[in-house]
Amino acid sequence: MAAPMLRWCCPGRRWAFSRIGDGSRHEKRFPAGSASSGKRGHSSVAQQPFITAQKPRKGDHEWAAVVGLEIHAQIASNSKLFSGSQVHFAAPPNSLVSFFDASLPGTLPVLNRRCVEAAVMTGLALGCHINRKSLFDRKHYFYADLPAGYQITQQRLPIAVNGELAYSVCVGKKPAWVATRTVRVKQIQLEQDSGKSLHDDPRARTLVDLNRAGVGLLEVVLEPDMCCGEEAATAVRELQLILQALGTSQASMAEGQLRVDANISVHHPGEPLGVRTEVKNLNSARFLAKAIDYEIQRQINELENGGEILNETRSFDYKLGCTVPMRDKEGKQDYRFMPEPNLPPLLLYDSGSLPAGVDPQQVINIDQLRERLPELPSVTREKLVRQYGVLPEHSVALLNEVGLLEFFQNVMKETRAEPKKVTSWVLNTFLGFLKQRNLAVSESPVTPAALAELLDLLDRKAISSSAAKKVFAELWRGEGKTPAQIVAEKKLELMHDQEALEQLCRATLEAHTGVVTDLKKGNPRAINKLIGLVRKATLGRADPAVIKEVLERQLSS
Ligand SMILES: Nc1ncnc2c1ncn2[C@@H]1O[C@H](COP(=O)(O)OP(=O)(O)OP(=O)(O)O)[C@@H](O)[C@H]1O
Ligand SMILES: [Mg+2]
Ligand SMILES: [Mg+2]
Repeated sequence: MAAPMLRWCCPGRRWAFSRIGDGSRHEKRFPAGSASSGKRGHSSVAQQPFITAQKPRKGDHEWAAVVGLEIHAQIASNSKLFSGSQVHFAAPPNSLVSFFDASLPGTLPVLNRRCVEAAVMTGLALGCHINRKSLFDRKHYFYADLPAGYQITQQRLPIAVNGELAYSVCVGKKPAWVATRTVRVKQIQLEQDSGKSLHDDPRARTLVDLNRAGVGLLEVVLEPDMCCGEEAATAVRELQLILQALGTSQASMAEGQLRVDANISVHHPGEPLGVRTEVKNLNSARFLAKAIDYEIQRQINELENGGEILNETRSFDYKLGCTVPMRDKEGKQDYRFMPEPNLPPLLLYDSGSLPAGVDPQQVINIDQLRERLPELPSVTREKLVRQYGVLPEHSVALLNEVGLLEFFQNVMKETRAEPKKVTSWVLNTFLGFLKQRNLAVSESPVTPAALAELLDLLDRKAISSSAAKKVFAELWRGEGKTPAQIVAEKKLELMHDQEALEQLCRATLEAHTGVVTDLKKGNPRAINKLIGLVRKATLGRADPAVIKEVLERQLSS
Protein backbone atom coordinates (compact mmCIF):
# COMPACT_ATOMS: atom_id res chain seq x y z
CA MET A 1 0.00 0.00 0.00
CA ALA A 2 1.61 3.29 -1.11
CA ALA A 3 1.75 5.87 1.65
CA PRO A 4 0.14 9.12 0.51
CA MET A 5 1.89 12.35 1.43
CA LEU A 6 0.95 13.76 4.78
CA ARG A 7 -0.41 17.25 4.88
CA TRP A 8 -1.55 17.60 8.43
CA CYS A 9 -0.15 19.50 11.31
CA CYS A 10 0.26 18.61 14.93
CA PRO A 11 0.66 21.33 17.53
CA GLY A 12 4.09 20.78 18.99
CA ARG A 13 5.87 20.16 15.73
CA ARG A 14 8.56 22.72 15.19
CA TRP A 15 6.87 24.12 12.12
CA ALA A 16 3.31 24.21 13.32
CA PHE A 17 2.29 25.29 16.77
CA SER A 18 -1.28 26.18 15.89
CA ARG A 19 -3.83 25.26 18.54
CA ILE A 20 -6.77 23.06 17.80
CA GLY A 21 -9.75 21.97 19.83
CA ASP A 22 -11.31 24.51 22.14
CA GLY A 23 -8.10 26.11 23.25
CA SER A 24 -7.85 24.42 26.64
CA ARG A 25 -4.86 22.39 25.58
CA HIS A 26 -1.55 23.75 26.78
CA GLU A 27 2.06 22.88 26.76
CA LYS A 28 5.00 23.61 29.03
CA ARG A 29 8.45 23.12 27.57
CA PHE A 30 11.93 22.89 29.01
CA PRO A 31 15.24 21.87 27.46
CA ALA A 32 15.95 18.19 27.68
CA GLY A 33 19.71 18.55 27.98
CA SER A 34 22.39 17.71 25.50
CA ALA A 35 21.76 14.02 25.00
CA SER A 36 19.27 13.24 22.26
CA SER A 37 16.98 10.51 23.44
CA GLY A 38 15.95 9.59 19.93
CA LYS A 39 19.12 7.64 19.26
CA ARG A 40 19.03 5.53 22.39
CA GLY A 41 17.25 2.67 20.73
CA HIS A 42 14.31 2.73 23.12
CA SER A 43 11.04 1.42 21.89
CA SER A 44 8.98 3.81 23.92
CA VAL A 45 7.09 6.41 21.97
CA ALA A 46 7.82 9.07 24.55
CA GLN A 47 11.47 8.75 23.69
CA GLN A 48 11.14 9.31 19.99
CA PRO A 49 11.27 12.71 18.35
CA PHE A 50 7.83 14.14 18.09
CA ILE A 51 7.83 14.88 14.39
CA THR A 52 6.06 12.57 12.01
CA ALA A 53 4.60 14.63 9.21
CA GLN A 54 6.00 16.81 6.46
CA LYS A 55 5.69 20.55 6.41
CA PRO A 56 2.83 21.50 4.08
CA ARG A 57 4.11 22.87 0.80
CA LYS A 58 3.05 26.28 -0.47
CA GLY A 59 -0.42 26.03 -1.95
CA ASP A 60 -1.33 22.87 -0.05
CA HIS A 61 -4.45 22.91 2.11
CA GLU A 62 -3.38 22.50 5.69
CA TRP A 63 -5.22 19.82 7.64
CA ALA A 64 -5.50 19.46 11.38
CA ALA A 65 -6.19 16.08 12.89
CA VAL A 66 -8.16 15.56 16.09
CA VAL A 67 -7.96 12.47 18.27
CA GLY A 68 -10.08 11.55 21.30
CA LEU A 69 -9.69 8.28 23.18
CA GLU A 70 -11.93 5.96 25.17
CA ILE A 71 -9.71 3.80 27.32
CA HIS A 72 -11.04 0.67 28.99
CA ALA A 73 -8.97 -0.44 31.96
CA GLN A 74 -9.73 -3.69 33.72
CA ILE A 75 -9.95 -3.00 37.45
CA ALA A 76 -7.49 -4.93 39.61
CA SER A 77 -9.95 -6.72 41.88
CA ASN A 78 -10.28 -10.31 43.07
CA SER A 79 -13.93 -10.47 42.07
CA LYS A 80 -16.18 -9.09 39.34
CA LEU A 81 -18.08 -5.78 39.37
CA PHE A 82 -21.49 -7.19 40.38
CA SER A 83 -20.82 -10.84 41.30
CA GLY A 84 -18.51 -12.82 43.56
CA SER A 85 -16.83 -14.72 40.67
CA GLN A 86 -13.07 -14.57 40.72
CA VAL A 87 -11.01 -12.67 38.17
CA HIS A 88 -7.97 -14.48 36.73
CA PHE A 89 -6.15 -14.10 33.43
CA ALA A 90 -6.02 -17.24 31.27
CA ALA A 91 -8.15 -19.46 33.55
CA PRO A 92 -9.84 -22.44 31.80
CA PRO A 93 -12.80 -21.17 29.70
CA ASN A 94 -16.07 -20.71 31.61
CA SER A 95 -14.50 -21.67 34.93
CA LEU A 96 -15.14 -18.25 36.54
CA VAL A 97 -18.82 -17.69 35.82
CA SER A 98 -21.57 -17.12 38.41
CA PHE A 99 -25.29 -17.40 37.69
CA PHE A 100 -25.42 -13.59 37.53
CA ASP A 101 -22.59 -13.45 34.96
CA ALA A 102 -24.51 -15.92 32.81
CA SER A 103 -27.68 -13.80 33.27
CA LEU A 104 -29.81 -16.55 34.74
CA PRO A 105 -33.26 -15.26 35.72
CA GLY A 106 -33.65 -14.17 39.31
CA THR A 107 -30.06 -13.08 39.83
CA LEU A 108 -29.28 -9.56 41.01
CA PRO A 109 -26.18 -7.34 40.91
CA VAL A 110 -24.23 -6.60 44.11
CA LEU A 111 -21.78 -3.72 43.68
CA ASN A 112 -18.12 -4.52 44.43
CA ARG A 113 -16.70 -1.92 46.85
CA ARG A 114 -13.15 -2.41 45.59
CA CYS A 115 -14.19 -1.41 42.05
CA VAL A 116 -15.83 1.79 43.31
CA GLU A 117 -12.71 2.65 45.31
CA ALA A 118 -10.56 2.06 42.21
CA ALA A 119 -12.73 4.45 40.18
CA VAL A 120 -12.58 7.12 42.90
CA MET A 121 -8.80 6.82 43.31
CA THR A 122 -8.26 7.00 39.54
CA GLY A 123 -10.56 10.03 39.37
CA LEU A 124 -8.69 11.77 42.19
CA ALA A 125 -5.30 11.03 40.59
CA LEU A 126 -6.54 12.61 37.35
CA GLY A 127 -7.85 15.69 39.17
CA CYS A 128 -11.49 14.84 38.41
CA HIS A 129 -14.54 16.04 40.24
CA ILE A 130 -15.98 12.98 42.01
CA ASN A 131 -19.76 12.93 41.74
CA ARG A 132 -21.31 12.33 45.16
CA LYS A 133 -24.15 10.62 43.33
CA SER A 134 -23.75 8.52 40.19
CA LEU A 135 -26.14 6.25 38.32
CA PHE A 136 -26.07 2.92 36.50
CA ASP A 137 -27.69 2.37 33.11
CA ARG A 138 -28.30 -0.52 30.76
CA LYS A 139 -26.74 -0.23 27.30
CA HIS A 140 -28.34 -2.74 24.94
CA TYR A 141 -26.67 -4.57 22.09
CA PHE A 142 -26.80 -8.14 20.95
CA TYR A 143 -23.72 -10.26 20.84
CA ALA A 144 -23.11 -13.89 21.70
CA ASP A 145 -20.70 -13.03 24.53
CA LEU A 146 -23.19 -10.67 26.26
CA PRO A 147 -25.78 -13.03 27.73
CA ALA A 148 -28.02 -10.32 29.24
CA GLY A 149 -28.29 -8.47 25.94
CA TYR A 150 -27.14 -5.33 27.74
CA GLN A 151 -24.09 -4.03 29.56
CA ILE A 152 -24.39 -2.13 32.85
CA THR A 153 -22.53 1.18 32.51
CA GLN A 154 -22.80 4.79 33.70
CA GLN A 155 -24.12 6.74 30.75
CA ARG A 156 -26.17 9.52 32.43
CA LEU A 157 -24.17 10.33 35.53
CA PRO A 158 -20.67 8.82 35.73
CA ILE A 159 -18.62 8.53 38.90
CA ALA A 160 -15.94 11.11 37.94
CA VAL A 161 -15.83 14.04 35.50
CA ASN A 162 -13.67 16.96 34.29
CA GLY A 163 -10.12 15.90 34.98
CA GLU A 164 -6.79 16.25 33.24
CA LEU A 165 -4.08 13.86 32.11
CA ALA A 166 -0.61 15.40 31.80
CA TYR A 167 2.13 13.58 29.91
CA SER A 168 5.65 14.37 28.76
CA VAL A 169 6.91 14.16 25.22
CA CYS A 170 10.34 14.69 23.76
CA VAL A 171 10.04 17.21 20.97
CA GLY A 172 12.55 17.64 18.17
CA LYS A 173 15.87 15.99 17.63
CA LYS A 174 18.79 18.17 18.60
CA PRO A 175 18.41 19.97 20.91
CA ALA A 176 15.55 17.89 22.30
CA TRP A 177 12.85 19.43 24.48
CA VAL A 178 10.73 17.73 27.05
CA ALA A 179 7.27 19.21 26.80
CA THR A 180 4.41 18.60 29.20
CA ARG A 181 1.04 18.45 27.53
CA THR A 182 -2.39 17.91 28.94
CA VAL A 183 -5.50 16.30 27.61
CA ARG A 184 -8.83 16.85 29.33
CA VAL A 185 -10.52 13.86 30.93
CA LYS A 186 -14.23 14.09 30.13
CA GLN A 187 -15.36 11.35 32.47
CA ILE A 188 -14.59 8.06 34.15
CA GLN A 189 -17.36 5.51 34.29
CA LEU A 190 -17.72 2.11 35.88
CA GLU A 191 -18.94 -0.64 33.59
CA GLN A 192 -18.99 -4.39 33.02
CA ASP A 193 -16.72 -6.15 30.56
CA SER A 194 -18.26 -8.57 28.08
CA GLY A 195 -17.32 -12.23 27.59
CA LYS A 196 -15.06 -13.41 24.78
CA SER A 197 -16.05 -14.97 21.47
CA LEU A 198 -13.50 -17.50 20.24
CA HIS A 199 -13.87 -18.03 16.51
CA ASP A 200 -13.10 -21.57 15.40
CA ASP A 201 -12.84 -20.85 11.68
CA PRO A 202 -11.94 -24.34 10.38
CA ARG A 203 -15.13 -25.71 11.94
CA ALA A 204 -17.14 -22.60 11.12
CA ARG A 205 -18.34 -22.07 14.67
CA THR A 206 -17.87 -19.61 17.50
CA LEU A 207 -17.31 -20.62 21.11
CA VAL A 208 -18.13 -18.32 24.01
CA ASP A 209 -15.99 -17.89 27.14
CA LEU A 210 -17.78 -15.96 29.91
CA ASN A 211 -14.82 -15.74 32.32
CA ARG A 212 -14.43 -12.05 31.42
CA ALA A 213 -18.19 -11.33 31.47
CA GLY A 214 -18.91 -8.90 34.28
CA VAL A 215 -15.30 -8.02 35.16
CA GLY A 216 -15.13 -4.40 36.34
CA LEU A 217 -13.87 -1.83 33.86
CA LEU A 218 -13.03 1.84 34.15
CA GLU A 219 -13.83 3.67 30.95
CA VAL A 220 -11.72 6.80 30.84
CA VAL A 221 -13.02 9.14 28.14
CA LEU A 222 -10.54 11.74 26.90
CA GLU A 223 -11.63 14.90 25.10
CA PRO A 224 -10.51 15.33 21.48
CA ASP A 225 -7.36 17.26 22.42
CA MET A 226 -4.70 15.16 20.71
CA CYS A 227 -3.51 15.29 17.15
CA CYS A 228 -1.53 12.23 16.12
CA GLY A 229 -0.82 8.61 16.91
CA GLU A 230 2.35 9.21 18.81
CA GLU A 231 0.76 11.77 21.09
CA ALA A 232 -2.17 9.43 21.81
CA ALA A 233 0.16 6.52 22.52
CA THR A 234 2.18 8.68 24.91
CA ALA A 235 -0.95 9.77 26.77
CA VAL A 236 -2.09 6.15 27.07
CA ARG A 237 1.36 5.16 28.35
CA GLU A 238 1.12 7.83 31.05
CA LEU A 239 -2.35 6.68 32.07
CA GLN A 240 -1.02 3.12 32.21
CA LEU A 241 1.76 4.24 34.58
CA ILE A 242 -0.74 6.12 36.76
CA LEU A 243 -3.11 3.13 36.99
CA GLN A 244 -0.20 0.85 37.85
CA ALA A 245 1.11 3.27 40.50
CA LEU A 246 -2.39 3.46 42.03
CA GLY A 247 -2.84 -0.31 41.79
CA THR A 248 -6.30 0.26 40.33
CA SER A 249 -5.47 -1.74 37.18
CA GLN A 250 -2.54 -3.88 36.14
CA ALA A 251 -3.12 -2.18 32.80
CA SER A 252 -1.15 -4.73 30.78
CA MET A 253 -2.04 -4.15 27.15
CA ALA A 254 -0.64 -7.56 26.18
CA GLU A 255 -3.09 -9.26 28.54
CA GLY A 256 -6.02 -7.17 27.33
CA GLN A 257 -6.33 -5.22 30.59
CA LEU A 258 -6.05 -1.90 28.76
CA ARG A 259 -7.94 -1.52 25.47
CA VAL A 260 -8.32 1.68 23.57
CA ASP A 261 -10.94 2.98 21.12
CA ALA A 262 -9.50 5.85 19.08
CA ASN A 263 -11.84 8.52 17.66
CA ILE A 264 -10.31 10.40 14.76
CA SER A 265 -11.35 13.30 12.53
CA VAL A 266 -9.68 15.89 10.31
CA HIS A 267 -10.60 19.48 9.47
CA HIS A 268 -9.05 22.65 8.16
CA PRO A 269 -7.66 24.78 11.02
CA GLY A 270 -10.17 27.40 12.09
CA GLU A 271 -13.13 25.36 10.81
CA PRO A 272 -15.46 23.13 12.89
CA LEU A 273 -14.25 19.63 13.79
CA GLY A 274 -14.80 16.96 11.15
CA VAL A 275 -16.89 13.78 11.33
CA ARG A 276 -15.16 11.17 13.50
CA THR A 277 -14.54 7.51 12.88
CA GLU A 278 -13.87 5.17 15.80
CA VAL A 279 -11.13 2.53 15.59
CA LYS A 280 -12.07 -0.09 18.18
CA ASN A 281 -10.11 -2.32 20.52
CA LEU A 282 -6.48 -1.33 20.06
CA ASN A 283 -4.35 -3.22 22.53
CA SER A 284 -0.80 -2.13 21.83
CA ALA A 285 0.70 1.35 21.97
CA ARG A 286 2.46 0.77 18.64
CA PHE A 287 -0.71 -0.30 16.85
CA LEU A 288 -2.64 2.55 18.44
CA ALA A 289 -0.17 5.06 17.00
CA LYS A 290 -0.12 3.33 13.62
CA ALA A 291 -3.89 2.99 13.39
CA ILE A 292 -4.43 6.67 14.18
CA ASP A 293 -1.83 7.94 11.71
CA TYR A 294 -3.17 5.62 9.01
CA GLU A 295 -6.74 6.78 9.67
CA ILE A 296 -5.73 10.46 9.52
CA GLN A 297 -4.10 9.94 6.14
CA ARG A 298 -7.04 7.91 4.87
CA GLN A 299 -9.52 10.63 5.85
CA ILE A 300 -7.43 13.37 4.24
CA ASN A 301 -7.13 11.38 1.01
CA GLU A 302 -10.83 10.63 1.02
CA LEU A 303 -11.76 14.30 1.47
CA GLU A 304 -9.20 15.58 -1.01
CA ASN A 305 -10.61 13.17 -3.58
CA GLY A 306 -14.12 14.54 -3.09
CA GLY A 307 -15.32 11.73 -0.81
CA GLU A 308 -16.94 11.99 2.61
CA ILE A 309 -16.16 10.55 6.01
CA LEU A 310 -18.82 8.32 7.54
CA ASN A 311 -19.35 8.24 11.28
CA GLU A 312 -18.46 4.56 11.39
CA THR A 313 -16.68 2.01 13.54
CA ARG A 314 -13.48 0.53 12.14
CA SER A 315 -10.90 -1.99 13.24
CA PHE A 316 -7.15 -2.04 12.65
CA ASP A 317 -5.71 -4.82 10.53
CA TYR A 318 -2.27 -5.00 12.09
CA LYS A 319 -0.92 -7.29 9.36
CA LEU A 320 -1.84 -4.91 6.54
CA GLY A 321 -1.30 -1.80 8.71
CA CYS A 322 -4.66 -0.28 7.72
CA THR A 323 -8.10 0.36 9.22
CA VAL A 324 -11.18 -1.38 7.80
CA PRO A 325 -14.89 -0.88 8.50
CA MET A 326 -16.27 -3.36 11.05
CA ARG A 327 -18.88 -5.42 9.27
CA ASP A 328 -21.03 -5.93 12.37
CA LYS A 329 -21.01 -2.26 13.36
CA GLU A 330 -22.23 -0.65 10.14
CA GLY A 331 -24.56 2.28 10.73
CA LYS A 332 -25.17 4.13 13.98
CA GLN A 333 -26.16 1.79 16.76
CA ASP A 334 -29.16 2.53 18.98
CA TYR A 335 -28.15 1.33 22.42
CA ARG A 336 -31.61 1.98 23.93
CA PHE A 337 -30.12 3.24 27.20
CA MET A 338 -32.37 2.88 30.25
CA PRO A 339 -31.78 3.20 34.01
CA GLU A 340 -30.65 -0.05 35.64
CA PRO A 341 -33.64 -0.87 37.86
CA ASN A 342 -31.74 -3.29 40.11
CA LEU A 343 -29.10 -0.81 41.31
CA PRO A 344 -29.86 2.25 43.44
CA PRO A 345 -27.89 5.48 42.89
CA LEU A 346 -24.28 5.14 44.05
CA LEU A 347 -23.72 7.64 46.88
CA LEU A 348 -20.26 8.70 48.04
CA TYR A 349 -19.29 10.81 51.05
CA ASP A 350 -16.46 12.95 52.30
CA SER A 351 -15.44 13.46 55.92
CA GLY A 352 -17.82 16.45 56.20
CA SER A 353 -20.89 14.73 54.78
CA LEU A 354 -20.53 11.29 56.39
CA PRO A 355 -23.85 10.46 58.16
CA ALA A 356 -23.43 10.09 61.95
CA GLY A 357 -23.16 6.56 63.35
CA VAL A 358 -22.88 4.96 59.92
CA ASP A 359 -20.99 1.63 59.52
CA PRO A 360 -17.73 2.61 57.73
CA GLN A 361 -17.89 -0.69 55.79
CA GLN A 362 -21.14 0.45 54.19
CA VAL A 363 -19.97 3.82 52.89
CA ILE A 364 -17.07 5.21 50.89
CA ASN A 365 -15.27 8.26 52.22
CA ILE A 366 -13.53 10.10 49.37
CA ASP A 367 -11.21 11.96 51.76
CA GLN A 368 -9.89 8.67 53.16
CA LEU A 369 -9.15 7.45 49.64
CA ARG A 370 -7.38 10.71 48.86
CA GLU A 371 -5.06 10.10 51.80
CA ARG A 372 -4.23 6.64 50.41
CA LEU A 373 -3.10 8.00 47.01
CA PRO A 374 0.49 6.94 46.33
CA GLU A 375 3.18 9.01 44.63
CA LEU A 376 2.27 9.55 40.97
CA PRO A 377 4.75 9.05 38.10
CA SER A 378 5.04 12.79 37.36
CA VAL A 379 6.16 13.41 40.97
CA THR A 380 8.62 10.49 40.82
CA ARG A 381 10.14 11.96 37.66
CA GLU A 382 10.49 15.39 39.25
CA LYS A 383 12.18 13.80 42.26
CA LEU A 384 14.66 11.97 40.02
CA VAL A 385 15.61 15.25 38.39
CA ARG A 386 15.91 17.01 41.76
CA GLN A 387 17.55 14.24 43.79
CA TYR A 388 19.99 12.79 41.28
CA GLY A 389 20.26 15.53 38.66
CA VAL A 390 18.92 13.11 36.05
CA LEU A 391 18.00 14.78 32.74
CA PRO A 392 14.23 15.21 32.30
CA GLU A 393 14.09 12.93 29.26
CA HIS A 394 16.06 10.30 31.16
CA SER A 395 13.56 10.47 34.01
CA VAL A 396 10.84 9.74 31.42
CA ALA A 397 12.83 6.77 30.10
CA LEU A 398 13.50 5.37 33.58
CA LEU A 399 9.79 5.17 34.32
CA ASN A 400 8.80 3.89 30.92
CA GLU A 401 10.06 0.35 31.36
CA VAL A 402 8.49 -1.83 34.04
CA GLY A 403 10.99 -2.32 36.90
CA LEU A 404 13.68 -0.08 35.40
CA LEU A 405 13.38 2.66 38.02
CA GLU A 406 13.70 0.13 40.84
CA PHE A 407 16.75 -1.38 39.13
CA PHE A 408 18.32 2.09 38.80
CA GLN A 409 17.58 2.93 42.45
CA ASN A 410 19.08 -0.36 43.63
CA VAL A 411 22.26 0.28 41.64
CA MET A 412 22.41 3.78 43.12
CA LYS A 413 22.18 2.38 46.65
CA GLU A 414 25.28 0.24 46.17
CA THR A 415 27.63 2.22 43.99
CA ARG A 416 29.92 5.20 44.45
CA ALA A 417 29.56 6.12 40.78
CA GLU A 418 27.91 9.41 39.82
CA PRO A 419 24.12 9.27 39.08
CA LYS A 420 24.86 10.52 35.56
CA LYS A 421 27.15 7.57 34.92
CA VAL A 422 24.64 5.13 36.41
CA THR A 423 21.79 6.57 34.30
CA SER A 424 23.86 6.30 31.16
CA TRP A 425 24.77 2.65 31.87
CA VAL A 426 21.21 1.70 32.82
CA LEU A 427 19.60 3.45 29.84
CA ASN A 428 22.17 2.63 27.19
CA THR A 429 24.02 -0.58 27.96
CA PHE A 430 21.57 -2.39 30.25
CA LEU A 431 18.38 -1.40 28.42
CA GLY A 432 20.10 -1.95 25.08
CA PHE A 433 20.93 -5.56 26.03
CA LEU A 434 17.36 -6.12 27.23
CA LYS A 435 15.80 -4.71 24.06
CA GLN A 436 18.06 -6.65 21.75
CA ARG A 437 16.99 -9.86 23.42
CA ASN A 438 13.38 -8.78 23.96
CA LEU A 439 13.59 -9.30 27.72
CA ALA A 440 11.86 -7.59 30.64
CA VAL A 441 13.92 -5.99 33.43
CA SER A 442 12.89 -8.85 35.75
CA GLU A 443 14.46 -11.35 33.33
CA SER A 444 17.86 -9.69 33.31
CA PRO A 445 20.77 -11.98 34.21
CA VAL A 446 22.66 -8.94 35.53
CA THR A 447 21.65 -7.89 39.03
CA PRO A 448 21.75 -4.28 40.32
CA ALA A 449 24.51 -5.36 42.76
CA ALA A 450 26.69 -6.70 39.92
CA LEU A 451 26.26 -3.54 37.86
CA ALA A 452 27.01 -1.45 40.97
CA GLU A 453 30.27 -3.37 41.52
CA LEU A 454 31.22 -2.97 37.88
CA LEU A 455 30.59 0.79 38.04
CA ASP A 456 32.73 0.98 41.18
CA LEU A 457 35.63 -0.67 39.35
CA LEU A 458 35.21 1.89 36.59
CA ASP A 459 34.92 4.72 39.10
CA ARG A 460 38.22 3.92 40.79
CA LYS A 461 39.86 3.52 37.40
CA ALA A 462 40.59 -0.18 37.95
CA ILE A 463 39.28 -0.86 34.42
CA SER A 464 38.76 1.16 31.24
CA SER A 465 35.28 1.79 29.84
CA SER A 466 35.86 -0.60 26.98
CA ALA A 467 36.91 -3.27 29.49
CA ALA A 468 33.77 -2.47 31.48
CA LYS A 469 31.67 -3.22 28.38
CA LYS A 470 33.44 -6.58 28.09
CA VAL A 471 32.79 -7.34 31.76
CA PHE A 472 29.13 -6.44 31.30
CA ALA A 473 28.82 -8.80 28.33
CA GLU A 474 30.37 -11.55 30.45
CA LEU A 475 28.02 -10.81 33.36
CA TRP A 476 25.13 -11.14 30.91
CA ARG A 477 26.10 -14.78 30.35
CA GLY A 478 24.76 -15.32 33.87
CA GLU A 479 27.51 -17.67 35.03
CA GLY A 480 27.47 -16.27 38.53
CA LYS A 481 30.91 -14.65 38.38
CA THR A 482 31.42 -11.27 40.01
CA PRO A 483 32.81 -8.35 37.99
CA ALA A 484 36.10 -8.56 39.98
CA GLN A 485 36.46 -12.26 39.12
CA ILE A 486 35.85 -11.57 35.43
CA VAL A 487 38.37 -8.72 35.45
CA ALA A 488 40.97 -10.98 37.06
CA GLU A 489 40.28 -13.97 34.78
CA LYS A 490 40.32 -11.96 31.57
CA LYS A 491 43.21 -9.77 32.74
CA LEU A 492 41.20 -6.63 32.09
CA GLU A 493 42.55 -4.45 34.90
CA LEU A 494 44.08 -1.17 33.78
CA MET A 495 47.87 -1.19 33.49
CA HIS A 496 49.36 0.73 36.35
CA ASP A 497 53.00 -0.16 35.53
CA GLN A 498 54.16 3.24 34.29
CA GLU A 499 57.62 1.99 33.30
CA ALA A 500 56.17 -0.76 31.07
CA LEU A 501 53.80 1.74 29.46
CA GLU A 502 56.66 4.15 28.75
CA GLN A 503 58.55 1.33 27.06
CA LEU A 504 55.55 0.30 24.95
CA CYS A 505 55.01 3.89 23.83
CA ARG A 506 58.66 4.29 22.91
CA ALA A 507 58.64 1.02 20.94
CA THR A 508 55.47 2.07 19.12
CA LEU A 509 56.95 5.41 18.08
CA GLU A 510 60.09 3.68 16.79
CA ALA A 511 58.11 1.05 14.87
CA HIS A 512 55.71 3.54 13.23
CA THR A 513 57.87 6.39 12.03
CA GLY A 514 55.46 7.03 9.12
CA VAL A 515 52.64 7.87 11.53
CA VAL A 516 55.01 10.05 13.56
CA THR A 517 55.95 11.96 10.39
CA ASP A 518 52.26 12.39 9.58
CA LEU A 519 51.69 13.80 13.04
CA LYS A 520 54.56 16.21 12.69
CA LYS A 521 53.11 17.36 9.34
CA GLY A 522 50.02 18.36 11.25
CA ASN A 523 47.63 15.41 10.71
CA PRO A 524 45.53 15.55 13.90
CA ARG A 525 44.30 11.97 13.45
CA ALA A 526 47.83 10.54 13.66
CA ILE A 527 47.91 10.79 17.48
CA ASN A 528 44.76 8.68 17.73
CA LYS A 529 46.36 6.08 15.50
CA LEU A 530 49.36 5.92 17.84
CA ILE A 531 47.12 5.71 20.94
CA GLY A 532 45.22 2.88 19.28
CA LEU A 533 48.45 0.99 18.54
CA VAL A 534 49.65 1.28 22.15
CA ARG A 535 46.23 0.23 23.50
CA LYS A 536 46.29 -2.80 21.25
CA ALA A 537 49.73 -3.71 22.55
CA THR A 538 48.40 -3.46 26.14
CA LEU A 539 45.36 -5.58 25.21
CA GLY A 540 43.15 -2.57 25.95
CA ARG A 541 44.36 -2.32 29.51
CA ALA A 542 45.81 1.17 29.43
CA ASP A 543 43.87 4.37 29.88
CA PRO A 544 43.88 6.24 26.52
CA ALA A 545 44.26 9.59 28.31
CA VAL A 546 47.43 8.37 30.07
CA ILE A 547 48.82 6.91 26.81
CA LYS A 548 48.27 10.24 25.08
CA GLU A 549 50.10 12.09 27.82
CA VAL A 550 53.11 9.71 27.64
CA LEU A 551 53.23 9.79 23.81
CA GLU A 552 53.09 13.59 23.68
CA ARG A 553 55.82 13.85 26.30
CA GLN A 554 58.08 11.41 24.44
CA LEU A 555 57.44 13.13 21.09
CA SER A 556 58.34 16.55 22.46
CA SER A 557 61.50 15.43 24.20
N1 LIG B 1 -14.82 15.39 16.07
C1 LIG B 1 -14.15 14.51 16.81
N2 LIG B 1 -12.99 14.00 16.37
C2 LIG B 1 -12.31 13.09 17.09
N3 LIG B 1 -12.74 12.62 18.25
C3 LIG B 1 -13.90 13.07 18.75
C4 LIG B 1 -14.65 14.05 18.07
N4 LIG B 1 -15.77 14.30 18.81
C5 LIG B 1 -15.68 13.52 19.91
N5 LIG B 1 -14.56 12.78 19.88
C6 LIG B 1 -14.13 11.78 20.87
O1 LIG B 1 -15.02 10.68 20.78
C7 LIG B 1 -15.14 10.04 22.03
C8 LIG B 1 -16.61 9.87 22.39
O2 LIG B 1 -16.70 8.94 23.43
P1 LIG B 1 -18.04 8.64 24.22
O3 LIG B 1 -17.78 7.50 25.15
O4 LIG B 1 -18.53 9.92 24.82
O5 LIG B 1 -19.13 8.29 23.10
P2 LIG B 1 -19.31 7.09 22.09
O6 LIG B 1 -18.06 6.77 21.37
O7 LIG B 1 -20.41 7.57 21.21
O8 LIG B 1 -19.83 5.91 22.96
P3 LIG B 1 -19.33 4.40 23.18
O9 LIG B 1 -18.84 4.39 24.60
O10 LIG B 1 -20.51 3.59 22.96
O11 LIG B 1 -18.24 4.10 22.20
C9 LIG B 1 -14.38 10.88 23.02
O12 LIG B 1 -13.10 10.31 23.27
C10 LIG B 1 -14.21 12.23 22.31
O13 LIG B 1 -13.03 12.91 22.68
MG1 LIG C 1 -17.40 5.47 25.33
MG1 LIG D 1 -16.87 5.16 21.53
